[in-house]
Amino acid sequence: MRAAEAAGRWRGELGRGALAVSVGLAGQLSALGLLATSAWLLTRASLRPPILTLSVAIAAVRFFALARGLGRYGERLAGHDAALRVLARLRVWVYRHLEPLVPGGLGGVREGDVLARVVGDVDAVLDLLVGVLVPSVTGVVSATLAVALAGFVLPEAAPVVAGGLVLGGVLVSVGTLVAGRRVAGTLGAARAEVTARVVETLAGAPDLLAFGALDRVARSLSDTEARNAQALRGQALVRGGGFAGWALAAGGTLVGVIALGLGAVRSPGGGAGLSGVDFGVLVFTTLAAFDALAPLPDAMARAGADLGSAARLRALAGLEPPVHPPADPLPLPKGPLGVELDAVTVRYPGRRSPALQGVSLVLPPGRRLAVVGPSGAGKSTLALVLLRFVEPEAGRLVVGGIDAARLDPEAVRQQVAYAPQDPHVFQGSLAANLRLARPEASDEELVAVLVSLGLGPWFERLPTGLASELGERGVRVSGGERQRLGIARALLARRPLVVLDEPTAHLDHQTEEVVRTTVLEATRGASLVWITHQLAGLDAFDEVIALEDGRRSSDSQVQGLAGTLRASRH
Ligand SMILES: Nc1ncnc2c1ncn2[C@@H]1O[C@H](COP(=O)(O)OP(=O)(O)OP(=O)(O)O)[C@@H](O)[C@H]1O
Repeated sequence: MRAAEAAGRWRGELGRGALAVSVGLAGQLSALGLLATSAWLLTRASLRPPILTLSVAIAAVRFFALARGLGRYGERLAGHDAALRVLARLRVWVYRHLEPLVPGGLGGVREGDVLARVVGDVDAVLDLLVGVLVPSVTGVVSATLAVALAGFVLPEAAPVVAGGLVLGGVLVSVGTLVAGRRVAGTLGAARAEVTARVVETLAGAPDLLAFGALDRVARSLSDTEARNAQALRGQALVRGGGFAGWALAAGGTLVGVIALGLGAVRSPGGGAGLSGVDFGVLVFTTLAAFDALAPLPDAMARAGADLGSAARLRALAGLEPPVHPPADPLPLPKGPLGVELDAVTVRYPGRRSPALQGVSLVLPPGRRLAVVGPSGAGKSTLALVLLRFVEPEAGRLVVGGIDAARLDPEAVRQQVAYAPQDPHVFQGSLAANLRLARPEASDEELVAVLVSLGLGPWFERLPTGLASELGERGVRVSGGERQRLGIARALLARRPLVVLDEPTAHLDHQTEEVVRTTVLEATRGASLVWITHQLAGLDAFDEVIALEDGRRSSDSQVQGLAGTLRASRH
């Protein structure tokens, strides 16, 4: 049933793949026909017969030459068309598997490694289709036909050609596949390591430069690169070995066939005698058979690496997302949403102590809550629980009176406007960056929210206002500006629960006050969770809770903790 469903979903691609194989086969058979008819034509022409007796063969040579070219071109066209469609779907498939992992840190896979998988491994799977599967099918079919043709010309030659093909085509291919698989593991790991290190080095270049550590990192990068080069040499050896095996088998078989053929030609008269023309056809047919299988050893050496890539992609898809949607989610109730944490404990994978331990809190609709606590106390983890980015190990999150485990996590997220500690500025215009939160927001609304967050003077200085490009190739944005762009998105989203993680960490006192007042005003009617280290202005909130070592401090301790935080600030 599942196979039938999959076949239905991939019908277009399967059809194109079948077309590629058929056209490729037509090309290969034309190549075989071309060699056989050329051989016949050459040997026959050497006997100087009347030209008219050659005209059909001349036309056939022209036809096969044209058909071979067209067949090969068609195979590439249809094969790549099918493969590029598969590629696009495969990248989306990989991305869909990555998406739920992101908040939990990609399941421990490094960013550069993920990049290598999304780009390199997906391309390798494409090679498996275009460079391995199609030539293997067309090669095996046309080589079999070549054997049949050789057997038709001289029956004793058929087992020799078949044996040579099995040796040079099949056994050598199996050998290169096995050896290729072995080096593929090292190669894939080395390549992923190089990409991961380059990504990390580029991201951390300012720190590395500042501490004069760039040389050391560059040296270790070149060690990694050396391991990569060694693995590449291993792969080249396998490919070269495969080609040598094929060439030896082809040469040996050709010598055997020539010897057999010469013996048959020399035999005196009778039905068993081979004419010179047949002998030529036999030799060229043998060449054609090996020509058809020529791409196989190299393709199989690559297949080893390609299968490794496919396995890495499967492993990525097999990573468990931190939060699973329920099989039959309940709908979220309409109207204002209350949120509750009931003795929630969260432990990150590989961590012994929990990041949150038995934390309870009640957030009725419209409540303004400030969460304070020292670094590492679990404040950001609390925000991730509210966003359904992490699953509590014990306890539960209740949204609108329903256990969140019974709700679609995406539906819960739709209710939350979130500004992380370090919001990302995407490559694109300022307007596009803000409209991520609400695509239909008008230009006036975008400008108003920027001004309300104290970004008016910054906006005035931009070269082309809302159309100004931000990100790597555009206007550079400072830490405080980026943070306020994140808050602007959260305000524009107009959702019933607003969660802001350290919204004023990069801001001076005066701007901090402007931002706090704006947020409190703009989110009136919504519930607000304001996570902070800073204690100024907390009296504007309905409730202040403190976290320490993942636990919620008792209300009497909150005052004490406030004193500690205040002292640590001065
Ligand atoms: N993805 C993660 N994997 C493993 N441990 C994590 C992860 N994220 C956070 N932690 C750990 O969980 C604990 C709580 O982290 P959290 O980010 O929630 O603290 P915080 O109070 O927000 O700190 P800060 O004020 O410095 O941002 C810390 O010990 C942290 O190292």
